[in-house]
Amino acid sequence: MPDERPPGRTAPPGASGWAAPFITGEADVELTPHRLEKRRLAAAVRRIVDAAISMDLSADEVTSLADRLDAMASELSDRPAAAYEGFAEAATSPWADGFFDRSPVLGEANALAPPIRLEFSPDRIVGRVVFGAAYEGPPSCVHGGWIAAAFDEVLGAAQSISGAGGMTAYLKVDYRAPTPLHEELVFEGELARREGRKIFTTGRVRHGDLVTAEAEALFISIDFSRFAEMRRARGDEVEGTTGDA
Ligand SMILES: CCCCCCCC/C=C\CCCCCCCC(=O)SCCNC(=O)CCNC(=O)[C@H](O)C(C)(C)COP(=O)(O)OP(=O)(O)OC[C@H]1O[C@@H](n2cnc3c(N)ncnc32)[C@H](O)[C@@H]1OP(=O)(O)O
Repeated sequence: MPDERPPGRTAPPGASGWAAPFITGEADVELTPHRLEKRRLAAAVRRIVDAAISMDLSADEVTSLADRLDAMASELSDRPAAAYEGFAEAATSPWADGFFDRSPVLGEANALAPPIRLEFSPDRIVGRVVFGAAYEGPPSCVHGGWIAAAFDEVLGAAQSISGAGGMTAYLKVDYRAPTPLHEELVFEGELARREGRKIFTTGRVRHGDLVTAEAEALFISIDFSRFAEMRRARGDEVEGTTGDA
C-alpha cells in the first residue's frame, strides 16, 4: 500500500486494500477556512465562465467586462505558481487541500470542474452533477467528451472497490440518448471484475429514469513508484518510492 497519506489519516475499521483509506480518508482532511475560500474562489470563476457564455450583452458591455477580467487575469498570471504535492488524480490535489479539490472533474477548487460530487459505498460509486452552459455540445445537451470525462472519473473511483488502483487503459462510451444540460444527472459505476492487474468497470448515467449513456473501462493497476517517477519528472522532490498498488 502506498504511504503517501498525510500524517494523521487513518483507515476506518474494516477498510481493506490501499484505496479505501484514501477515499474514506478524504473526509478526515480538515476543511480549513483557506481551503473553503479556494472553493469559493473557484465557484465564482465558474459563475463567470457560465455568465460569459450565456449572457446577452451589448458589444460595449462585452468590452468593459473583458477589460476588467483581463486586468484581473494579468494580475494573477504575474504571480508564481505554488508548488504542490501528490500524484495522479491526487497529483492534481495537494494533500493539504484534500484528495480531490484540484481535480479537473471533481475539484471544488478547480473552476474547470463542473464539479461532480461523488458518493462512495462498498459496491458502487454514484456521481451527481449538473452541467452548465459551458459544457454544451449538441443544442442544450452535454458535450460527449465531458460525459466521457465524467465516466473516466466515476469508473476510476469504482476501480478502487477492487482494492487496487491505476490508469485508464480504455474507456468505451455508448451514447444512448441526448444528455441534457441544467438537469441533475446521476452517474453510477461498479467493479465488474479484476484479473490480476486488470480492473474492469461498468457504469451508466441517468437523467431521471432514462439511461442516456453507458460505459465500460479497463484500468491497469500500477506500481505507485511510477507516480513518484512522474512527480520527479515534474520537478517535485520525492523521497523514496511508494510501494505497490
Ligand atoms: C490515476 C490513478 C488513481 C487511482 C485512484 C483510485 C481511487 C480514487 C478515486 C476516484 C477518482 C479518481 C479517478 C481518476 C481516474 C482517472 C484516470 C485517468 O484518466 S489516467 C489517464 C489516462 N490513461 C493513461 O494515460 C494511461 C496511459 N497508458 C499507460 O500508462 C500504460 O499503457 C498502462 C499503465 C495502462 C499499462 O501499461 P503497463 O506497461 O503497465 O502494462 P501492460 O503490460 O502494457 O498491460 C498490462 C496488461 O493489460 C493489458 N492492456 C493494457 N492496455 C490495454 C488496453 N487498452 N486494452 C486491453 N488490454 C490492455 C495488456 O495486454 C496486459 O495484459 P496481459 O498481462 O498481457 O494479459
